[in-house]
Amino acid sequence: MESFLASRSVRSSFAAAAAAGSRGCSPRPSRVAILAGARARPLRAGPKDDMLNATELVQWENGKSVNDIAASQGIRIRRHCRPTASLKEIEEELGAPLNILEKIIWDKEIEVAEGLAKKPLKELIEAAAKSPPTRDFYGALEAAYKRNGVPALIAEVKKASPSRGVLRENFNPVEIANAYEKNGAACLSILTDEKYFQGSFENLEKVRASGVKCPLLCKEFVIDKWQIYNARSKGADAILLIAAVLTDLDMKYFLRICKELGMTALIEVHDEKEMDRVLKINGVKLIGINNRSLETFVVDTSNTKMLLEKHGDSIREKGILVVGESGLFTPDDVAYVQNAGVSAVLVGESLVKQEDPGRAITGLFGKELLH
Ligand SMILES: O=P(O)(O)OC[C@@H](O)[C@@H](O)c1c[nH]c2ccccc12
Repeated sequence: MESFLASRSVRSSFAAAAAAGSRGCSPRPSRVAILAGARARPLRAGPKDDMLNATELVQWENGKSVNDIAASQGIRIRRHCRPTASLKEIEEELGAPLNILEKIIWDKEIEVAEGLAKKPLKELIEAAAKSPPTRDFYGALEAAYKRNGVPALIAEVKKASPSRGVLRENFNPVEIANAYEKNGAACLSILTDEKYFQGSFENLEKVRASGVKCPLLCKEFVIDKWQIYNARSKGADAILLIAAVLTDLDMKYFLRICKELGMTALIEVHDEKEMDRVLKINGVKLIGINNRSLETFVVDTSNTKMLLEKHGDSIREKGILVVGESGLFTPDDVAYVQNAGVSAVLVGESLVKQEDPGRAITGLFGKELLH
């Protein structure tokens, strides 16, 4: 990994992120916020000026807080950037979280800071370098679509969700993953968020170690590069990046890290504004259209159709593969999103809720999928 750290592209991506004021929260963003007169103000005295880091200095110079930068791109989810403050203190500043996604992200900021304190980035970079090479997530989807003539399946190992509660009481991630693979899933998605989805990185590791050959997507709420290295070190081949949460610069930066690690990024969009932003970013190969709003939980499969009617041409021109996500239960649902233009589907609930999640695949597609 030394060569990775030393490589010019990585060093320059770190520099680029700092220079452009990336939203990766600095340790003391509240200091910047007060300087910029922004929404988030400090709870306690900040460091001396000469201790400000590069990101903070640029933000100070630009007069913008991390939330101002995000809002200027149409992002509604705010960061509190204060991992050591109590929820009460955070809410005194920002009010209650506006929706469930914002709540998840506020918790994630604290979780990532705690993770970083336990396992420094350098350690994870080294661990990621030592893990077995990645499997080709994009290639597996492309090949399965060609082979079967129906959208390739990313089958999700999902115990629970904030909108649906517990989906499966007797939850054995390795058994489910094996059943999915045996029944023709092209790739697997492993939820790792513990608090809201009852997932874990342990599940990801266990599935990877179980002999499953499918490429694995780490289904996380990524807000920091630390999480990407963590995912890779635990065997992930792909990672989810959610456009509703990440600024353009964050997405570009994280895409670059994925490329260096040989990982595929699945970039998730839900509305037109997000689709517009993502289509302007170079190097995007895989876009997921989520039929479920992570802010309201409303599921509407016509969302996929509407977005592809408007943007299908430019997506095809760029050779981007589209994944239809969430709320798919029947062969008609799959045919509907296929006709809209997706080449893959991401399915959790309708498979995991059934007694035999492997056999449920045949029910979902109306036919057997071949490997
Ligand atoms: O269980 P469903 O409705 O088949 O959905 C699966 C998947 O699309 C959903 O879990 C999902 C899509 N995007 C996400 C982002 C975070 C957490 C979960 C998700």
